[in-house]
Amino acid sequence: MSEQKNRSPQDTHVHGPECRHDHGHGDGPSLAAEKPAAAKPRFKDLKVVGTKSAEAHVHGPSCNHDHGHDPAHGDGHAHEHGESCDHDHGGHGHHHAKPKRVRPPGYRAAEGGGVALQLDLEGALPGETDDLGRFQKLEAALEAQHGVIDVHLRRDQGYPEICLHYNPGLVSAATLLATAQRTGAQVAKRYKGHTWFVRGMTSADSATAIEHGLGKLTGVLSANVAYASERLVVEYDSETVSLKDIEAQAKSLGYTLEVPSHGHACSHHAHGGGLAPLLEMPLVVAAGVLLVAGWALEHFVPSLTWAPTAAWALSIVSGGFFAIRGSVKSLLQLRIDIETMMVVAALGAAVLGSWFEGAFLLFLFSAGHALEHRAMDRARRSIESLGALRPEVARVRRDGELVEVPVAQVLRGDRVVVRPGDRVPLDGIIREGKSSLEQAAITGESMPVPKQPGDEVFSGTVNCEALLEVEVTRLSSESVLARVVDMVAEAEAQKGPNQRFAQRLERTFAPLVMIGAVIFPVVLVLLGTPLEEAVLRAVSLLVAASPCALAISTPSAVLSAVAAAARGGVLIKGGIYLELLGKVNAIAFDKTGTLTVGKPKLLSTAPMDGVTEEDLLGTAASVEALSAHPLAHAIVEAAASRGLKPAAGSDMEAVHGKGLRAKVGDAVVTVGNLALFAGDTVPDDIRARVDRLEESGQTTMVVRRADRFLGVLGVADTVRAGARHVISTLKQQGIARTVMLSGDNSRVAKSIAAQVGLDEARAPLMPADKVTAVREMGREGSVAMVGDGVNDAPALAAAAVGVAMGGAGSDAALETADVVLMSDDLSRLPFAVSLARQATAVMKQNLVIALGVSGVLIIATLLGLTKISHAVVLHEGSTLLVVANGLRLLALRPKALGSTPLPSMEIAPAPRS
Ligand SMILES: Nc1ncnc2c1ncn2[C@@H]1O[C@H](COP(=O)(O)OP(=O)(O)OP(=O)(O)O)[C@@H](O)[C@H]1O
Ligand SMILES: [Zn+2]
Repeated sequence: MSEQKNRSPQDTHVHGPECRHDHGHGDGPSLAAEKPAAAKPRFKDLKVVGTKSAEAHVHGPSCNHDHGHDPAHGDGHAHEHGESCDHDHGGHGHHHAKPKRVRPPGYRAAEGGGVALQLDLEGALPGETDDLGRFQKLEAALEAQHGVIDVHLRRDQGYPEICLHYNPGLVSAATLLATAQRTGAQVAKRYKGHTWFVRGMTSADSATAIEHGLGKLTGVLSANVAYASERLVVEYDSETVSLKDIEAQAKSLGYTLEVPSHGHACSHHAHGGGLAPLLEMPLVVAAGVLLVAGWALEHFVPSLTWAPTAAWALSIVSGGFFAIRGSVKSLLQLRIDIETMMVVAALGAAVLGSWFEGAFLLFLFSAGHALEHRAMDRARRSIESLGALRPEVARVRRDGELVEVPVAQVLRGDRVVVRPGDRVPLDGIIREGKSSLEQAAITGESMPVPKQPGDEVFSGTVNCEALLEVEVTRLSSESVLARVVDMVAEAEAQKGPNQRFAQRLERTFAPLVMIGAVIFPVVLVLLGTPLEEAVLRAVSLLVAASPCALAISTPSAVLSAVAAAARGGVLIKGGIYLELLGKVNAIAFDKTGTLTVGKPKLLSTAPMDGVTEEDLLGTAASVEALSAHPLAHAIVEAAASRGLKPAAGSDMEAVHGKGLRAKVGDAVVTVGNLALFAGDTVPDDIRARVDRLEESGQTTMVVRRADRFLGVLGVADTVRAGARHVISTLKQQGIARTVMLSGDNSRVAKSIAAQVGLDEARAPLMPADKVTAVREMGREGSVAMVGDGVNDAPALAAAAVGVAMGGAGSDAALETADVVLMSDDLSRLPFAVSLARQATAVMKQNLVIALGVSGVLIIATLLGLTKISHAVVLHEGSTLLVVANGLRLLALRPKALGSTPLPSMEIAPAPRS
């Protein structure tokens, strides 16, 4: 957090370590909110998470921790290593994917004996744990160490660990630790990420060209282009290559890289940069007019034999202007792309005297492209329009006066005044005034939300009623909206299997087609076809096989889907998550704050004989005041509302999933569930009270001061309005399995599960058990885990797709999840699922259309059944069809929007069994 705060407004570095929050990571599944400082292990306390000797098989029990894993799990571990490859659809090893989805390339089954040592990845490699390139460097350094047998990543604890298998006879743990520390520090400083805008991309295969061209640069670990939103995300070794080098390399490829300003990322522009967008359409029109003119001259003024040819030649120049320019550029780099093919085809036709065909080809090609660009611009603008909702200036109170200041110059702590009707310029907290705010820009909901002093407001939302004075808490570049716009724009760069498939095909396609176009006419001529016809058919083959439609098939779908989702209040952080979410058939839910409102209230106090209610509640409140757990809130609030003034506690120690301990005066007070007192003798009176409260559906907390049990407190939460409806909708959508994972007692969990209509409730689970449960479910299908991103970050990470709710109000949710429901509204989940499914379906349809049309055309051309003009029409037609099909997704809206919320249900007693 502190790193985040220190960022200057000019700092546009997007993927560096400073962009990470420290929520939810840390030395084990932790209640991050309770220990913000300890959550991110600093380098010096790099800690050994576990060491065990492993005799027979290194991947057997050696890798198990003592968290109650099944001992008969020997091959289970090997399976887990394998399991992590389930999501690896090849090819994205280097590409900014999370290690959890990728089998580390360095992984190999170690043979023979050895000892396994586990290091917390966050500790060993501070910064981005998601970045496989950095891990590989560390891995290489560790593997080079004498005595090391194997190094790999493990995630079965819910947080990444480096698992080091070594021969203790050859190297000591201390040496390994030292090596890990040294290299980790180097790697952390050296390997960085950066995002640019790319100018000058003319067609979707430019993306492939850039990725390829930059990938060749030494020191570049990965380069990913989001074609549709024109972003380039590069991971690089800062000691080998500089940002300038990368920019220069891109320049030599013919593209300009610009540093995006946060959130204003998509300042308006169009493809090609400069004049291109303005000239594109007029040139197409001119080419068309000249084409017709040539035809008219040929028919009506046959005496002027040179005139039609001249008109068509001009048409070629005009229609092919950008294509010729582009292909010269790529030929200079010895690269062949679609434009090159088209230009070669057209010129080939012309040289052979078929001027009309040549002109017609380039006219159709350029018309198709111009339309495609327009369509993609529309999708792009829908992302821009998100960012455009942020005002440019803020009215800031300075020295008692109101001055208008550009938002980029407003600092944290400044007071800004927001008039009714204005959009909020920066994120902050209301200090004065009460109003309602329409937050559609962030959450997609159009109903205004009432807010009062102390509440958070977001840049881009509209103040509906009264004057507000807001204390700025985030710089303009860090606002929720700015980050969302950035994440949406970069989503396409995190490519899913369909995207990768299209790209790989395209990359192999183009050269093959060129080779075919050379061999094919030669064969034809040898078989006795006249040269001219042979060349024309070769040209037709070029057209038929050039992968235009393939190149645009997935970007159009991903961009549209991600933009539509963002407008509906759902942030999808990558094409890969879109595809994974589309495949999900089981969903696990956290309970508190997800299925319930997350604001539990104290219902019962059950003091022991001789203890007053005040003493019981007050003592518990002294301790709970130190905790950020929702249960703690209930206690503290209840104590305050009864006018109690609890003594201050100190030295708090949270026991995850069980409760907490702290000192109050001289005595240690312990508050938590029975599991927390597992080693002690608990009086029967206490057990009876716990039983009674649990039976009535309450969450119980036992309170003990020193050795004396004071009593039991009972708390209950409210089920979310509409949760039941959401679950039944998900079931209608075909989600086969819905499970609740709860840390609460099983009676409460079962009662709530029954009320909302879940298939199963698993409770009580420790945070690590939630991870195990998600993994188990993952073996049977593709699982999404839905939670708040704070307490359940490890479980979110363990699922194929981690979905967090309430992203607008919680940095943890925004940063840790793969998919974020911006509002605190569970009904966005079915929307996200159906959108993801449709997007995946559209991608598949597009691939079929693109490959189908190409395939048919190629065969027809080889058999001599088609003319160039047919080939061009079908080819451009399929390209436009694919784009239009993708853009269809832009129109998708959440269904339940604006419907009246159902009343909340109180939790009913659990059914007795
Ligand atoms: N601050 C606390 N004070 C008292 N008891 C606590 C506290 N934190 C946790 N507990 C006990 O541990 C149990 C599990 O807590 P945990 O945080 O794992 O689950 P939860 O978030 O409350 O519920 P869920 O997992 O269903 O969302 C609680 O039900 C409670 O009994
Ligand atoms: Zn291992």
